[in-house]
Amino acid sequence: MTELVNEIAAFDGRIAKVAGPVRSGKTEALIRRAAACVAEGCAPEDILIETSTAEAARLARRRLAAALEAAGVADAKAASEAVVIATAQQICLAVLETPEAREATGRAPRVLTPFEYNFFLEDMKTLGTPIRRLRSVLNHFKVQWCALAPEDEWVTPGEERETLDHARRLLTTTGAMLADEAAYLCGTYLQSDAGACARQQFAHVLADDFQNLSLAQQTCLCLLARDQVIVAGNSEETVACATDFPAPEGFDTFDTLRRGVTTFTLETAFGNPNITDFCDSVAAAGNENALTAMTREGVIRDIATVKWNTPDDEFNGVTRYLFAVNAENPEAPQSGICLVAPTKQWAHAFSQMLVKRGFAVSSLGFERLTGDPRDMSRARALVAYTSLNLLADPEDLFAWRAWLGFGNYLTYSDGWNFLLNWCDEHKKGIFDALEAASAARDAGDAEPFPRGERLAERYDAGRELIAAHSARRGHALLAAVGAEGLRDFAALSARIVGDEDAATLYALMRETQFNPVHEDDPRTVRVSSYEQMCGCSYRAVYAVGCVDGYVPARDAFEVVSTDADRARVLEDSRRAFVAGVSKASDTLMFSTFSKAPLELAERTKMQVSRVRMEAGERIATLRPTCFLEQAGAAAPITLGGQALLADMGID
Ligand SMILES: Nc1ncnc2c1ncn2[C@@H]1O[C@H](COP(=O)(O)OP(=O)(O)OP(=O)(O)O)[C@@H](O)[C@H]1O
Repeated sequence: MTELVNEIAAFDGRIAKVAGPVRSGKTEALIRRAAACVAEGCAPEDILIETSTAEAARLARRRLAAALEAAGVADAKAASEAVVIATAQQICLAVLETPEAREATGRAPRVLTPFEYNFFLEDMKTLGTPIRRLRSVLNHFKVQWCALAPEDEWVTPGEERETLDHARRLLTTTGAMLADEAAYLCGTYLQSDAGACARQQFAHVLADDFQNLSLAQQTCLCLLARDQVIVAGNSEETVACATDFPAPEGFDTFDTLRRGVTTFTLETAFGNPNITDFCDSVAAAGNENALTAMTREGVIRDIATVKWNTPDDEFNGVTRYLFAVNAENPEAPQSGICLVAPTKQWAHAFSQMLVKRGFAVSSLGFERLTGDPRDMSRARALVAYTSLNLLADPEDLFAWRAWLGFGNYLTYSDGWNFLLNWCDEHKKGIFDALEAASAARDAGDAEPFPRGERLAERYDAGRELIAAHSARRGHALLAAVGAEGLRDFAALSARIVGDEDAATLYALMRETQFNPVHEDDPRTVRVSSYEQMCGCSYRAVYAVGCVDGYVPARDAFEVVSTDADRARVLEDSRRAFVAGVSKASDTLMFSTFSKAPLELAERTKMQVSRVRMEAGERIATLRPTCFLEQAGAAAPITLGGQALLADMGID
């Protein structure tokens, strides 16, 4: 085994694929290859390591520093910092950011956050297409972009063409970009004559978890390599953490579609053999061809499923248990413990309970700002974010687009459309239109375009906001934009020293939306989504809320959808589950509960197997995650929650 890793580390051919089951050292092999390149004299900045998430990049950099040291590289820390380690999306955006690419694409790589996307969607509705149809056409575009399919080959004249043109107009006029466009634009640019100078930027491109990338992202990475590309992955570990449209087939066929690919298959899984056996068995239950380990190396320990009565019992019980475990071994870093949660609600409930028990918590995967921009009382975090955006960059046209729309049931998409038409007619820019509307409002004149007065009112309020608060900093600034006390801003508020200006605070907030990472503090227990487990490794993983409907998602059971849809959801959930829980090297515990109030179960999409009355309340009966029993002989042992607590001396 070690021999094979050494072989990969020394591989000097042009193109290789590293396959292997969970925990077989795929990442390790890439890290060792990067270290060997530096040791052989390659400039660290000439090496690109691609990871699926920003957190995986952070951890890879740490592992690389250790590997460089082991390889005898003089200033290992500095070298590890100089190697480019980033997500595919970050890499594509960096390419698109260059003046040459901006010129060639005519686009600015300012990606919309998910909540900003809602404004875009409202503006798309002005076309009059029924919303379901519009969503389906936009989804079609995203699929094609992610497949890097040339637009002229797939856009049909009529509705599709019109929709695409309108989308482009909305985005280009505001200097904005959709997340799924980035790899498409980057790939198209890199393949064009104009992009020749941007191709082959790196001597070595080492792409980890290649199965998680879209075809467009996969292609971009290959185009960036000069001397060598090595991709590592396993399609049974596919998670939608780098794109909404991962293309595991791009990994599976990597060696058959190209000539001269050297394939390495790792066969030893590291860590508690019961854990890797469980993961391999669940993967094999979904796909008989799944890669499984030939040998397993590590200390054997039982893995268990703990059953509680209700969600409250689970929140209480698991956290009390963790408290007792921690008390037994207070020296062990708490960052080695991770609770993987199926939903934001579960993550919050556990985070709160852990804090109550005296733990510090770092949560990852649930930071996406949500709310309803049309309803001010439900848009406070969104307004605060956009206010910071405007203060940081008063020229950001998409921030203005959002700002103007808050609190209106159509987010003033009608007014925005009139404004854009006015710009076209007068050959003027958006600020000219807003200034004209504002001047007319001041003078009591007729609006230059319908809804102009409403937009001018919002525009003036935005100008006032900028004038009033642009000199503020730190907490005073957060208070001024209404962010102080909001849960979505709590982590930022706790982190800042207090003298940060708007640009700094906005950049931090934006980074949390696009490239979130865990706190670099060994004393914080981790709470994570399944997606954010990618690239991580923990001593102990507690998979909480393990009921059908959460894991796998309820759509896997939905009777109204087709068999194929159900199967697709089931298999997507299986891969995310396998990839997530496999990150435990030592201890793995599943936590489940047998009943919940029907209202909670329905609202949060648990799969209800029966409903019965208990003390006048309707109670849903629930089942543990179906994946547990699918593991067959490798399934965990089952314990009652009370028995678990009693074992630890907790009554
Ligand atoms: N040759 C080795 N000897 C001992 N331990 C190893 C070796 N290679 C990897 N490991 C350990 O095994 C674990 C898994 O390694 P790594 O993350 O590189 O595997 P992976 O195949 O990329 O995992 P994943 O399936 O999570 O993507 C890590 O804890 C790592 O330190």
